[in-house]
Amino acid sequence: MRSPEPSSPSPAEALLHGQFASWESGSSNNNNNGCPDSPGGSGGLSPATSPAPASNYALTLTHTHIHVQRLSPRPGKEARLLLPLSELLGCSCPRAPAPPLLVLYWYPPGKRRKGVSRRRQVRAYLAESRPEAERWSAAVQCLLREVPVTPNTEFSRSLLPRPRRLLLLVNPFSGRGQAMQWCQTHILPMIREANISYNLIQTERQNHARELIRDIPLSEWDGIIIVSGDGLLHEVINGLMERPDWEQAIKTPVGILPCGSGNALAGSINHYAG
Ligand SMILES: Nc1ncnc2c1ncn2[C@@H]1O[C@H](COP(=O)(O)OP(=O)(O)OP(=O)(O)O)[C@@H](O)[C@H]1O
Repeated sequence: MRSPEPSSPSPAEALLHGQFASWESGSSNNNNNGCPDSPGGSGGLSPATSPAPASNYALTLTHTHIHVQRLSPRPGKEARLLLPLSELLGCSCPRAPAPPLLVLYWYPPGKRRKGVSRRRQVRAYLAESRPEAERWSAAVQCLLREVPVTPNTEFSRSLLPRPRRLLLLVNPFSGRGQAMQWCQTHILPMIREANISYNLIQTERQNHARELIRDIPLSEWDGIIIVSGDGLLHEVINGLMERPDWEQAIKTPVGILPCGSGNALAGSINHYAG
C-alpha cells in the first residue's frame, strides 16, 4: 500500500464504514509495501493456506480514498493505510459459492529508470455477509463511475450506469504476431477488472477494420481500442471519416495499445503525454 496516512477520515467524510477480515492471496505476497498482514498480493485469490490468525480491518470509504485501519493484531497508527481511488482500476464481489469478498484491483505507480510504471496488486477483504460485500462493491464502483453520492446514499448495483463498452480490434499478425497473446494475458484481464464489457474482433485481411468501422452503429460503443500497429489505426481513422455521420463519428474515443513493429504513433502520443 502507499505511504501510511496519519489522519483518519472525519465521520462526515465517510460514505461507508465497516469491518472486514483478511483474505490471503494464493501466490507469494511481496507487494505489501511495508504493510504487515495486509490482505492480497499480486496473484489470484484463494483461501488462506497458512494457519496464521486472520487480521481484522476497519475500512472507511470516502469520495477519494479507502482508509484501511488494522484492528487486530497490533492496532495502531502504523497499521493505518490509504488507498487512493485514483489508483483503483475496479472492484468485484465474486458470486456464491465464493465467500463474501470485496476484491480491489489496484495499480499503484512505481518508479522505474525511465518514467513511471504501474504494478498490479489485488487486495481482498472478507465481509461479514454477502449483502455487505455487494454494498461495498457497488459503492466503490459508483465512485469510480462518478455517480453523485452522499453519506445517505443506499448503495446498490441499481445505482450504477450500464457498463462501459469497448470494441477491441486486434490484428493477429501485427508486429511479432503476439497481439492476441498480449490480449489474453494483459489486456482482457484489466478490462474485466475495470468492469468494462467488450467485443473483440480479430482483423482478417487488409481493410477489414476500415470497412467495419464505416458500417457499424457507433452508438453501441464507448470507445474503440486498437491492439496493433500504426496501420490499423490508420484504417480506423479512415473508416470513421468515410461515414456519412463522420463529424460525430470522429469524436469517438480511439485508443491504441501498441503491438506493431514500428508503433511510431503510440510512441509519439506517449512522448507528448509525458
Ligand atoms: N489478418 C490480416 N492479415 C493481413 N493483413 C492484415 C490483417 N489484419 C490487418 N492487416 C493489415 O496489416 C497492416 C499492418 O498492420 P499493423 O500496422 O497493425 O502492424 P505493423 O505493420 O506490424 O505495425 P506498424 O505499422 O506499427 O509498423 C494494416 O494496415 C492492416 O491493413
